[in-house]
Amino acid sequence: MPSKKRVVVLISGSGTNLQALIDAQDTPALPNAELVLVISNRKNAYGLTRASSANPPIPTAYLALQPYLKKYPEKTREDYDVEIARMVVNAKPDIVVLAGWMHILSEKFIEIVEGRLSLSGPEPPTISIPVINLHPALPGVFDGANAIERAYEAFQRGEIEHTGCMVHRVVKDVDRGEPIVVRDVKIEKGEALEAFEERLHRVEHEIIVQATKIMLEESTRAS
Ligand SMILES: Nc1nc2c(c(=O)[nH]1)N[C@@H](CN(C=O)c1ccc(C(=O)N[C@@H](CCC(=O)O)C(=O)O)cc1)CN2
Ligand SMILES: NCC(=O)N[C@@H]1O[C@H](COP(=O)([O-])[O-])[C@@H](O)[C@H]1O
Repeated sequence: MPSKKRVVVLISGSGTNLQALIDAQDTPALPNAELVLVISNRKNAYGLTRASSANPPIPTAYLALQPYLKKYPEKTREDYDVEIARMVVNAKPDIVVLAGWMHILSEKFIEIVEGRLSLSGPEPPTISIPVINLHPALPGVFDGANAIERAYEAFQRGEIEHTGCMVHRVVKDVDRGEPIVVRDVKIEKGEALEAFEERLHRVEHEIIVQATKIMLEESTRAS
C-alpha cells in the first residue's frame, strides 16, 4: 500500500469545510489521504476543535499576525508568512488547502511552499507543494472577502442571476489562480441570505473534497 498523501489545512473560522475533509480522508471520496496538520490564524477558530476532536486527532497550530508583530516589532507581515510557510513545509505535505483562511498570503509564502525559494540557505529547494483555496464565488467575480453577501446583494439589485463557488490554485493575486473545480449556485427569488448561504456551503463541502482529490491524483501522476 503506498504511503498516504499528506494534507495540511489552513483555517480561520468554524471549519465546516475542514470537517468535510476530515470526514472524507481515506475514503473513496478522498482515497489514501490523511490530514496531518491544521493551522489557524485565529485562536478561537472552532476548526481547531474539529481537528483535535477527530479520530485520530489531527495536530494543530496557531499563529496570528497581530500578536506575532507585537511580540517581534522588528518583523513584518512577510516574516509572518515565512513562519507559516515554515510550519507548512515542516509538516511535509503533498498539498496545502486554504479552507476559510482569511489572510492574504505574500508571494514569498507561495514561492517557498511551491519550491521556488529555499527556506534556509542558498541550496535549491527540493519541494513543490500545490496550494489551493476555496472561494465562495465564480472565477473573476466577487474576489476577496465577504463574497457571499456581495453576490446576494448583487442578485437583489438584479445585477446577477446566479453565483457559485470554486476551488482554485493560489497565486499572488487574490482569487485569480487557475480554477480546479467550479460550481454554479442559483439564488432563489425571495430566499433569505441565511438559506442561500447554507445551500452554497453544502456545495462548498463537496467541491473542496473533489478539488483536493483531483490535485492529489495529479501529484501522484507527476511523481
Ligand atoms: N496570495 C493569496 N492569498 C490568499 C488567497 C489567494 O488567492 N492568494 N485566497 C485567500 C482567501 N480569500 C478569498 O478566497 C481571501 C481571504 C481574506 C481576504 C482579506 O481581505 N483578508 C484581510 C484580512 C481580513 C480579516 O482578517 O478578516 C487581509 O489579509 O489583510 C481576501 C481574500 C487567502 N489568501
Ligand atoms: N475568501 C475566502 C472565503 O471567503 N472563504 C470562505 O470562508 C468560509 C469558511 O467556512 P468554514 O470555516 O465553515 O469552512 C467558506 O464559505 C469559504 O468559502
